Amino acid sequence: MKSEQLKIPQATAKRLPLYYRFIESLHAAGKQRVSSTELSQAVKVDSATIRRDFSYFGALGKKGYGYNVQYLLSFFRETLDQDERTNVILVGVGNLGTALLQYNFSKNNNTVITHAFDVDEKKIGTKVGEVPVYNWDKLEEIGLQNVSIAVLTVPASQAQKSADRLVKAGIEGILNFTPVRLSVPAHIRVHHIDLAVELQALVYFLKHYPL
Ligand SMILES: NC(=O)c1ccc[n+]([C@@H]2O[C@H](COP(=O)([O-])OP(=O)(O)OC[C@H]3O[C@@H](n4cnc5c(N)ncnc54)[C@H](O)[C@@H]3O)[C@@H](O)[C@H]2O)c1
Repeated sequence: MKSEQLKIPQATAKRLPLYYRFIESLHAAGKQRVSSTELSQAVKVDSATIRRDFSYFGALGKKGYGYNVQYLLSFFRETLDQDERTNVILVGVGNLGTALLQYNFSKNNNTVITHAFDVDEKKIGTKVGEVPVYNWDKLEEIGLQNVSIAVLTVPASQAQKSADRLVKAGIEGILNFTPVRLSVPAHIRVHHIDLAVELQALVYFLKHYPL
């Protein structure tokens, strides 16, 4: 994502893929313009936030007209590097890893899982969907050309040492599905997806902030 270069707030950067997905569907449906209210209802972000987010990229919308869908689409595609393919690896082809490999990410964007790794002899050498499973012990031998992101779906007990090895191999970003809070050098970005925490948060919000 080029948002670092644009110096936009991280919260805005995180919403960009959400906007992009919706704008892409509008474009596919032949829609030519969209208002911030329509956008707001679709992506469930209030329209003032949308206008502020968009203002970081310059005046993209016109009062009473809304936003030009084609313009937004090319703008987001470029900002999110959608014209460039991003190669990703996945480590740990168990229940969760298999489900992620079977989900076709590239249908919606240009992110492709090219390699999967595991230690289980029964899985090494097989394919899940289109993705070949390699021997994790051979990571360095196989090498990671043009790969900067890893999805981590190993058991918790293996998480930290797997992350250490990924960092040594040159990975810059880890999408961590394990419950472990990873320690990594400052230049490595970790995004943590903890379903238990998300569920707990939802329970809390339902109780304390009823809609
Ligand atoms: N299954 C879920 O719904 C779920 C949901 C949220 C989070 N998680 C977390 O995701 C992780 C994986 O969960 P799961 O249910 O898929 O587990 P799993 O036991 O089914 O799969 C783990 C896989 O990792 C492999 N593995 C073990 N050590 C490895 C290593 N050092 N290097 C590479 N591969 C290795 C195993 O052979 C296995 O294939 C866990 O940390 C779990 O807490 C799972």
